[in-house]
Amino acid sequence: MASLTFKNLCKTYPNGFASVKDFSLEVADGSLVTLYGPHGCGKSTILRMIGGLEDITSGKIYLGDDLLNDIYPRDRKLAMAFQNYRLYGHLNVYENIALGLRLRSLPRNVIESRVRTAAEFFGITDILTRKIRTLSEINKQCVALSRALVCKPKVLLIDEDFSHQDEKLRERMLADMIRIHREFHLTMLYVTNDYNEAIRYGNLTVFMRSGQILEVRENPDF
Ligand SMILES: Nc1ncnc2c1ncn2[C@@H]1O[C@H](COP(=O)(O)OP(=O)(O)OP(=O)(O)O)[C@@H](O)[C@H]1O
Repeated sequence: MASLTFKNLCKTYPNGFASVKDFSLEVADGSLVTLYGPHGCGKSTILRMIGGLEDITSGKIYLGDDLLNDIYPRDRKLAMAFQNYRLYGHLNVYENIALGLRLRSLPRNVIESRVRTAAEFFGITDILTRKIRTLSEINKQCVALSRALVCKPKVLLIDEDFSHQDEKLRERMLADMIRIHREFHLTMLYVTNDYNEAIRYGNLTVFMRSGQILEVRENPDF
């Protein structure tokens, strides 16, 4: 089960600033949630706490029945697509996509099959031997998404910074996000500052302001 439950989640930084306040939400397995709100309202902080990149000040996050607070970030069965892709320029596309699988010491044939399946899904099979630094931004984005998916996460987190605000990249990323959701039935969270995107792409949209939930809206047409 890849439902997510947030119970009274709070984040206060050492300088006393509270960026997330009493955030409680139920996200059903297989949802595509858009988190919408103005700059600085705490959206990315929530993604970072789910991913374990940020300590939780108080409150709880559950993935299914598992309390994420107690699980080491690497073992949380989720993938993150964040800013700058975090790809390794000196490695080729195949090696970048395979990296997480190699760290888990999976058999070579399993790694090969997963990398090829992901590459086919994103249409990048013909560039598997190319070095990252020679790729277009769209292809880098595809590599980053492939790398996220090959680990078979239960939850995929996407921050809008991922698309670098470039119109074409963003369109491709949004189209891929929908395809991923349809094909793999993952629970997905997408952070955005764009109202139209938020209501168009989520089956659940969470409106935030100043670290708090203003409204949660379901999209029956999704
Ligand atoms: N280490 C920190 N110490 C103090 N405040 C911080 C720290 N990191 C982030 N903040 C503040 O927390 C608030 C929430 O930041 P966050 O990145 O979650 O907002 P956001 O809604 O994702 O904004 P954006 O749309 O600009 O990415 C911001 O006001 C930010 O300045």
